[in-house]
Amino acid sequence: MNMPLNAETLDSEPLNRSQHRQETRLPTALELRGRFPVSESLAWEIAGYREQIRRVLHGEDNRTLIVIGPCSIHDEEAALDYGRKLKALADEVSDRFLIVMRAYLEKPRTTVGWKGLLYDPERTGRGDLKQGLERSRRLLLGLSELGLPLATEALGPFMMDYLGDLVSWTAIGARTTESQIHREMVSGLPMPVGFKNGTDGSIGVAINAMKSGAHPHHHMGISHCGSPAMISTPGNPDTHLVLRGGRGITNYDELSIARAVEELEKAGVNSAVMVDCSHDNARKQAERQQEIAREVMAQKDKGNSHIKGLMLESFLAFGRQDDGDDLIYGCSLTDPCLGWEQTEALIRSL
Ligand SMILES: O=C[C@H](O)[C@H](O)COP(=O)(O)O
Ligand SMILES: C=C(OP(=O)(O)O)C(=O)O
Repeated sequence: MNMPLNAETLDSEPLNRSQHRQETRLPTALELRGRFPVSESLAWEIAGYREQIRRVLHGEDNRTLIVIGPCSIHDEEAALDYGRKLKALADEVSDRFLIVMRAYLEKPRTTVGWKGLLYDPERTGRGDLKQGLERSRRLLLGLSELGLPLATEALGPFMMDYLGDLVSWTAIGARTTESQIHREMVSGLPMPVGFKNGTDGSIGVAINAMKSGAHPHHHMGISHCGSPAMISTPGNPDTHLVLRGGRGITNYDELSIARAVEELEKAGVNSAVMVDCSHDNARKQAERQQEIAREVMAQKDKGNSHIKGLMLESFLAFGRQDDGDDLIYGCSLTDPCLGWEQTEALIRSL
């Protein structure tokens, strides 16, 4: 017999859960941008980087776009050190490569784990978005002032309102490419966006994402002043596919790229392809990125004009480490990265 539902018999656990939810006020996007403003000259520089990336993706500039840098940033000093080295290298090879630094502040997790500087800058597990937003914006400004175009993954649907003016290329990760919320966000972003293939290796979700991202949308959001708002977006024509492998299957070989291009063309979307040399393509073995990058560049040199870019995970020190008291300077806390010497040698060899 069913029990009657009343105050005595009703499970109070869900009610307690909602009572335990806490809300902490954060600055609005306008307030944060006002505290850490972009100068007019920097804004023009960033507009110029976005245009250069667009030109590469649309085949008007033959250089190869390389999105490279740490898997995640946990230490601003190490990120700036890395940025200075990358800037010097980028200038040296700028006739062949358009180098954009990965400045990843939000990490999507398969289950749970540290979610990045923006969410938990002190890595206590308690989170501090106020400090995370401030430190993230200050860092992006510092890196931009080095003269580097920046890339990030847009994960939280409102984060780009706070940081997007400093970003020249954005990724939608494998775990969120299928999300309507992210596709709506892309539709209003002012920079080129790469959609990763799904974690299972499927390309169809990224193609659907490109179609949706190119479309105008109306969606729920927060105005720059912090009020709930209906956001209307025009559609983003500058999206492309990023091949990152999936579930133990790689997709950077000639046949996989040819199949991907065929599907892109059949769907009538941009056939530009970037290969992520890390993640499932490298089976999380950082050193494998070197042979993958060489192999993909060889395909490009042989005439595959759809290959427009590479993504590489690289930091000052090779590999990765677990968080703790005795951290190695410039070594990733998330996925393993190439070290600086390997990175420099690799880019020169390409
Ligand atoms: O790029 C980083 C990771 O691959 C991604 O954030 C997932 O990490 P996880 O599987 O360790 O949670
Ligand atoms: C999380 C990342 O990639 P993916 O979405 O391909 O796993 C990343 O590039 O840091």
